[in-house]
Formats: sequence, C-alpha cells, structure tokens
Amino acid sequence: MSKVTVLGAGSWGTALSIVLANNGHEVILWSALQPEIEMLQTHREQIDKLPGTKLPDNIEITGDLPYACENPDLIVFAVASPYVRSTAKLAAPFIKESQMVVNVAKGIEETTLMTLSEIIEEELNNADVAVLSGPSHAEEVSKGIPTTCVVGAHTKETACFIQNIFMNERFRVYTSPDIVGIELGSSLKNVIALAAGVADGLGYGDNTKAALITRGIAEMSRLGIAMGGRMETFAGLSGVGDLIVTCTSKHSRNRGAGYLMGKGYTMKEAMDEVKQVVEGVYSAKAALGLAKKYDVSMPIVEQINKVLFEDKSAKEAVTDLLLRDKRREYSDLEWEK
Ligand SMILES: NC(=O)c1ccc[n+]([C@@H]2O[C@H](COP(=O)([O-])OP(=O)(O)OC[C@H]3O[C@@H](n4cnc5c(N)ncnc54)[C@H](O)[C@@H]3O)[C@@H](O)[C@H]2O)c1
Ligand SMILES: O=P(O)(O)OC[C@H](O)CO
Repeated sequence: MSKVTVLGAGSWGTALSIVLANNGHEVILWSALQPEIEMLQTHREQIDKLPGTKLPDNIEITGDLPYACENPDLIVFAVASPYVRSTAKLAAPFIKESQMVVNVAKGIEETTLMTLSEIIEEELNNADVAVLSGPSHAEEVSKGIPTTCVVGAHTKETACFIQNIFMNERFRVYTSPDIVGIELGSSLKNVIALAAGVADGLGYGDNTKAALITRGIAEMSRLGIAMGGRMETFAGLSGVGDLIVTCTSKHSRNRGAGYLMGKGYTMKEAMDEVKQVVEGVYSAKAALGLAKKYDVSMPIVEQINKVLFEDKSAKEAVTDLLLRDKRREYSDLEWEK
C-alpha cells in the first residue's frame, strides 16, 4: 500500500482517486476550490461531474496543500492545464527532493509552448516527473469500465512503480520511455476533437469524422516526431487511441464544445455550456505555435484556430481544408519510377 496525493478534484482527479483507493492506497485528494472541497466532504461524491459514484472511505479530502504534499510516495497532478504552473509553484516549498510526480492533465502552455511535465519539472526542483495518458473518460473509469492507459517516465523503475500503483483488473497500464510523444498526443488530440465536434455540429457524417481522425493523427505525429516523439506512440493509446475516444465519445468535453460551435454557439458560449475544462481551446494556439517553430504543416490545427479566434465560419474552414493544395497522402511515400 502506498500514500498517494492527487492535486485537483475535478472529474479526472476524482476518478483516479477512486481507482487508487480501490487498489488499497491511502489517498489524499486536494482541491484549490472551497466549494468543491465542501461538496466532496459533505456528500462523499463529485456530485457535479461524477454523480452516483461514492468516494471510498480511504480518500481524504483537503484544501491544505502543505499537508497534502507531506511525504507521499506519489503526487498526481490532475488540475486543469491553465493551473498546472500555479499549483506546482504553490506546492514547491512543501515537496521533498526527488518526489515522484505523475502528470495526468493534457495541455501545452501557450506563452512558453512547454508541455505540462516540463512545467512541473521547472517549478519543482529535482522532482521525478512522469505522465499518464490514454483513452480514459472519468465517467467510465469511476464506474470501473475497462480502460487502458500508458505511463511515460524517465526511468523504467519509475514507470513500473506508477504502473503498479494504478493497475487493476479494470484499469490496465502500459509503460513507455516516450514522455514527449505521450504528452503531445494527449494535448493535440483535444484540438482535433474540437474540429470533429464542429463537423458533427454542422451535420456532417462518419466519412468526415474518419477523415479528421486519420488526417489528425498524421499532423499530430508529424509535429510529435519533429519534437523527438516516436511514431509508435502516436499509433498507440495516448495517440490514436485517445484521439478516437475524444472524437467519438458522448462524454467528450472537447468534441462537445466543437459540436456546439458547429451549431452556431460562440467559443465562450460553448465552453460555458460544457461546464468542465475544454483543454483544446487552451492548447490550440500553442499547437499552432509549435507547428511554426518546428516548421510542420498542421492544416486542421490552423483552421480550428481561425474558427476559435478569428470568427471564421466552421463551414468555410471545412471547405478550405478540402480544397487545399493537392498532395500525396504521405510525402515520404514515393513512386519507384
Ligand atoms: N475528465 C476526463 O475524463 C479526463 C481524462 C483524462 C485526462 N483529463 C485531463 O485532466 C485534467 C483535468 O480535467 P478534468 O476533467 O478533471 O477537469 P474539470 O473541469 O472537471 O476539473 C478541473 C479541476 O481543476 C481544479 N482547478 C480549477 N481551478 C483551479 C485553480 N485556480 N487552481 C488549482 N486548481 C484548480 C479543480 O479541482 C477543478 O475541479 C485536464 O487536463 C483534462 O484534459 C481529463
Ligand atoms: O474527451 P475529452 O475532451 O473529454 O477529454 C478527456 C480525456 O482526455 C479523454 O481521454
């Protein structure tokens, strides 16, 4: 049995706390939000986001960050991406040398273009920072619906330690050394999912969805490989796996927000309606920034940025994608003669 602290008590932090508690660990679930703390303490349930699932007794809810950071075996970062840096900064004075940390949030910082694990590493001196990602909606994980994820870490020992902490007969965890590939896949898929939602909102069909998923993974992997990630990772759980679930699931926040925009909502109206964090909106500009930095073509990311931030009509964006310059499906596949 280990001591695990989970920072962030939204859908994902709560669902993972339930997995960890059911695995027999002693869990501290911390939130920065007083109403969230009170709701979890009073009802022992994330009523707003995971209604109907009670928290096991071995989850302690707190708003006391120094206490939450007091010597756990593992800290799970599950706050929404815009709060990862501020939370790490606040926690840093209370965190021990070489603390093992796993980031489960998905995003890229707009101002620095850093991944979330890089931010945590920067803020927490000497922490051993890993990532956990994959096709995993909190609504299903909290109910014990079979789910698979992958943990990426700097060493095999850390990856296996975290794998053992999370894994059970309903939650299978693989390991990988490809941290950058995992984090880029998990962040970029949210941007593509917005586009898939827009297509649904416009009333387009399965052909359009399949096109966005397939061409989406092509552009995600082009950027990811340019940044040092591995193609295998983009073909894996945190790449195409997460992209499929996000672009198709009724639970998806990003697809849901895109759907509303396809129906004519503004970005702000769509985000308010979804009520939970729509990470693709926060990562879209950063994805475009990385595409420019690494000189990689990302046409879907480009068009979704125009819809989100330049008031371009969604219909026009789809037409512009379809009528781009003619090209080969994969530029490195050449005819022999
Ligand atoms: N929900 C899922 O199914 C799921 C699955 C995998 C990964 N994720 C990722 O996990 C992260 C969290 O997602 P979520 O669905 O739990 O979001 P959410 O909207 O349900 O919750 C976000 C949480 O962030 C925390 N927060 C809000 N404001 C804060 C502040 N000022 N300072 C510190 N913390 C603050 C709160 O605990 C809040 O509940 C996201 O990056 C998301 O992409 C979510
Ligand atoms: O599908 P979303 O947009 O709710 O994102 C949640 C998770 O990242 C799915 O793995």
